[in-house]
Amino acid sequence: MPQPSETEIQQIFDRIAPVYDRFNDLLSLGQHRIWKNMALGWCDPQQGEKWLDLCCGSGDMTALLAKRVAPTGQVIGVDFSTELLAIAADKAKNYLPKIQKCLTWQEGNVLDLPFDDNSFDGATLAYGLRNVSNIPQCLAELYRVLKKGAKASILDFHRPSDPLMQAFQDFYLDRVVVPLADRFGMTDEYAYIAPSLARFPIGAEQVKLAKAAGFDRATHYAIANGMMGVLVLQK
Ligand SMILES: C/C(=C\Cc1cc(O)c2ccccc2c1O)CCC[C@H](C)CCC[C@H](C)CCCC(C)C
Ligand SMILES: C[S@@+](CC[C@H](N)C(=O)[O-])C[C@H]1O[C@@H](n2cnc3c(N)ncnc32)[C@H](O)[C@@H]1O
Repeated sequence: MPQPSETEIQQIFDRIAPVYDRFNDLLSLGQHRIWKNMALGWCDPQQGEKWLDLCCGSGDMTALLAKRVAPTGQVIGVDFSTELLAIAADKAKNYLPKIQKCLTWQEGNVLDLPFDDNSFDGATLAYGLRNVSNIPQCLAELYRVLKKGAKASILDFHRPSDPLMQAFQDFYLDRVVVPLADRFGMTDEYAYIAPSLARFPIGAEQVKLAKAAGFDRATHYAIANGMMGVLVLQK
């Protein structure tokens, strides 16, 4: 399956927006929330800081960041899916006022960020790097907008090195995830995950790409028995 265009990616996420959060909770048995908190632990946002959540989608990670930097900090969530951003903004209406006032939602392309150089104390990118059309350009933009010494955590799927776990991941994606999506008319959208994962650089390759983008430090942590991974960067 060829890599989808940016427009096709945008359309995939606009289409799955109504079921996205529920499917993530159901299909990961709620584990994705643990994985997101692990990613945050490695970049350690502090109260009062200004953070960026790239490919924020429905705003899960954005909200976690806001809880860390509140009440004086700021978090900007950027995504080009209008539908997922609308869900993020709607969910935020239920957050505490001190969290809400830290949050800004911005429609945009993470390959061409509307921010000055050296603007942010840190950044997150959860399940987005595998979906952008140009990984080196995404890492270059991330590097550009971070302040010197700033950290970033990039959470995404990962291909396990263990053949048994590979087989389990293939089985789960093909025989659990896609059939459930099929029942909601989202077969193609969820069938996209497996080929996107097959194309995705493994941890060591992600480290090389991050160093090439200019990051001083880059470490990849495999989690969830190698089925997920967190790339931790420092500028
Ligand atoms: C939050 C998660 C995935 C986000 C996500 C990322 C994408 O690139 C997509 C592309 C197209 C459609 C949807 C998504 C998407 O939701 C991770 C959890 C959800 C996963 C779909 C579930 C897969 C989990 C692991 C392969 C196996 C988990 C084993 C289980 C804990 C027993
Ligand atoms: C799987 S979702 C992740 C959402 C959220 N970070 C989370 O953890 O649930 C991937 C997101 O990346 C966004 N995306 C992909 N390429 C993008 C780009 N070039 N610019 C902005 N957003 C992009 C999609 O619109 C989608 O919302």
